[in-house]
Amino acid sequence: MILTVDVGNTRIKAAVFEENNVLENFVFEKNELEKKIKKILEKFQNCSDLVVASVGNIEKESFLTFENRLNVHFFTHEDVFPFHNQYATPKTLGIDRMILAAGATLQFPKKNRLVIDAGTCITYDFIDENDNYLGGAISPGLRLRYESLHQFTAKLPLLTFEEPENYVGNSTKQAIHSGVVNGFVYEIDGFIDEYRAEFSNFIIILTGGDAEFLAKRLKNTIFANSNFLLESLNQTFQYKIDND
Ligand SMILES: Nc1ncnc2c1ncn2[C@@H]1O[C@H](COP(=O)(O)OP(=O)(O)OP(=O)(O)O)[C@@H](O)[C@H]1O
Ligand SMILES: CC(C)(CO)[C@@H](O)C(=O)NCCC(=O)O
Ligand SMILES: [K+]
Repeated sequence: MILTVDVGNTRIKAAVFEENNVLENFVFEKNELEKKIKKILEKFQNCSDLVVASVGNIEKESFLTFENRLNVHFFTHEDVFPFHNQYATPKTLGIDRMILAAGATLQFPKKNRLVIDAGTCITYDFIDENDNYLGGAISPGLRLRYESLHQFTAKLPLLTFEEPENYVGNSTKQAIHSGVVNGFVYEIDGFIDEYRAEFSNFIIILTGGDAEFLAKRLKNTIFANSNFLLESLNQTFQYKIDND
């Protein structure tokens, strides 16, 4: 049994795996990390490994307290990954993006693969059919768009997600919802169209906190898998064990 932990920019997500099956999922805040992991390990006493990817400000030291109970693996750029990293600055590539790319490479062999993670940021990661990781894009996520409009202007209120009534927003609120939500959807559909036009033998993986909502709104038909990062952590850890 393996406990996977994804420390994102906003929240922490975790899942317990038995081989390739998820037994249970968890979401919690950063200040609850130690308490929650303790609880999970009490419930799943057969966990042999704790596997972490962190892009947040939580470092390896935060997990060392569990080392007397199980093996702790904190993914870094030094680990073995199943793709050829062609990013011009491989050391600054987010470890979450590396895990997503690894999961896509392992789960969907010999395809052109685009992973879209709609979380705090939207990240796009492209791995070609020869397993070259080429890069992608980073842009603000849905909630970040609402927050930045408020934070960096004098007059715009802080709104939370609401389905826009129309693309022609007829009030301040409707104009913001239209700009944020429609802009978010158009951006992603636009990127997908670009990739589709250039590549055949192509698969798209959509994940992150806003994936389910997006899957319903995109004109491109894509299935969302909110658990893809945690599944990828589990698979990349297996890959590491087999290839170290
Ligand atoms: N309880 C929640 N807290 C924050 N965001 C939420 C919540 N529920 C849904 N969301 C949506 O999820 C998005 C954030 O995604 P996610 O939870 O994957 O981010 P994260 O934990 O910061 O992870 P990452 O940094 O890997 O993107 C926000 O844009 C927001 O619209
Ligand atoms: C883009 C985020 C913030 C998404 O979580 C993360 O992957 C990150 O901090 N990346 C570093 C920059 C890069 O990936 O090139
Ligand atoms: K993200």
